[in-house]
Amino acid sequence: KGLRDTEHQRASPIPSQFSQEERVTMKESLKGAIQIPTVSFNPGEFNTTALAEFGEYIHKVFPTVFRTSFIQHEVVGEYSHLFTVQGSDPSLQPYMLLAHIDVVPAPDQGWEVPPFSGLERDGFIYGRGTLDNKNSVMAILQALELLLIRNYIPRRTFFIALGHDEEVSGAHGAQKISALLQARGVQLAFIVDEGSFILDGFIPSLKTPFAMVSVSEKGSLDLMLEVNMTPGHSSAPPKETSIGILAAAVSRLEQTPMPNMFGSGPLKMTLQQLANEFSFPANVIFNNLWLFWPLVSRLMEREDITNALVRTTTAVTMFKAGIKVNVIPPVAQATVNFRIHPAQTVQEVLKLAKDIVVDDRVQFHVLESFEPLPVSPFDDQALGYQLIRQTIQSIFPEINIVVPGTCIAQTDSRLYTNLTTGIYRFNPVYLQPQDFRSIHGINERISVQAYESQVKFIFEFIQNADTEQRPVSHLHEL
Ligand SMILES: CC/C=C\C/C=C\C/C=C\C/C=C\C/C=C\C/C=C\CCC(=O)O
Ligand SMILES: N[C@@H](Cc1ccccc1)C(=O)O
Ligand SMILES: [Zn+2]
Ligand SMILES: [Zn+2]
Repeated sequence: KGLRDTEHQRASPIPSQFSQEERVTMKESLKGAIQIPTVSFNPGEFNTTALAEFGEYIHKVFPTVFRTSFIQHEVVGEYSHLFTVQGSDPSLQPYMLLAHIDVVPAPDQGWEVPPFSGLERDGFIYGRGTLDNKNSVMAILQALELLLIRNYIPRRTFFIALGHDEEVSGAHGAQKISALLQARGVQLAFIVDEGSFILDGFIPSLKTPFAMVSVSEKGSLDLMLEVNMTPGHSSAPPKETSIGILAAAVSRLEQTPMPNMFGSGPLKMTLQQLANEFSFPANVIFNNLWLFWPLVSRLMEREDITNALVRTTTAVTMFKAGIKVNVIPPVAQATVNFRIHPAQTVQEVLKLAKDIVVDDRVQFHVLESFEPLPVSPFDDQALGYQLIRQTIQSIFPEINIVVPGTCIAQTDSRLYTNLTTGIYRFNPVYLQPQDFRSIHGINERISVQAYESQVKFIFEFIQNADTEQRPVSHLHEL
């Protein structure tokens, strides 16, 4: 379904036009945010000094947000922030915008500029968090600040939740905010979080960028494998050591991918909605998946990112064993991080893993697990999805295709299923494969222009959420 034949662009009551001075201020504010190293190291291990400083920083750069009478600000779990923007029309169901303040660590090596410098080079702001996810934290508050300065009074109540421990589970931030809102009896029309982008160049035969709004999210299983053996002198070793047994088990897991689930879950929908964007013969192939699915599913497996969309992935991420060169190792441990396809469950993946290892000497310990997320509605009546579509059409008129997708990573939004069934993961930012690799990698950056567009997007989105919603009519193409 293309956008071009749907409703006409509707101008926001307050145009998203910013003065030269405002544009300079907003990019400088983002740079300042990047300079505060709000790193999450491990569960329960954060840079608390930086997190506290970040709280003061947002007060400083968004003064209007904090002094507006109809906005309530609360600190939750010590460092997370919840804003309640009270709308004038209580009959409209509220929604929520999400983002996270914390970032993953960033050692200096490999960066063109230091990761916490926030330096601008050739029109790009560099640094950890410029795409994941201080861009959203700052753009949401910035858009609100600019609306307030223009005396905008929202009709629909909305919440802004800024978690401080997303990168290490969200237990202290998002989870507490979620519980707090539930205790207050809040039910949300929808949530918008990070987790997908305007994708550019991810599918080789597709030249036009398209917006993917993730309507589901993979689950996860952190599995620790352990082998215990009696220690002894290395001069008379047993035939197999704990290390050897564990290494073989881990290798079997790596060599035996989880089943290809192409055809189950939201991916088929994604491809069907994209089909007409391809030229011949790809368009015919994607329009006839019933016939070509074996071909397409094999093609998807070839690249790591598309492979992640068709199956539960298996990543061996930690390995620990051995105590001395001449001691037979008593214990060997490895951790495997599975990212679970939406059409599977934690129990199914655990069973599959055991069936692959088939070695009684290997013990399995489930460290952490989370089921994949249900698919949020994306039909014509789905308010959140349609508002995102509508705002994309206005801010990025060159994008004429918006498709529902699956987020291959995990987001804070997964902790809010108690408040809504409409969870949409979308950042209004162009992303190319090299940018994707910069997330949690090196030289993470955002262009000044892309950041401005993100602010504009939210500035219009808030207003669009306040306008009367007409049902969207579709003229089917071809
Ligand atoms: C043909 C199928 C359609 C599309 C395929 C292409 C690519 C799609 C998949 C993923 C790439 C895009 C975005 C990414 C995922 C994760 C990043 C965002 C948030 C992560 C959460 C975090 O670590 O804080
Ligand atoms: N969002 C991050 C961190 C995370 C991992 C696992 C659970 C929760 C959060 C990821 O998907 O890798
Ligand atoms: Zn991240
Ligand atoms: Zn993130």
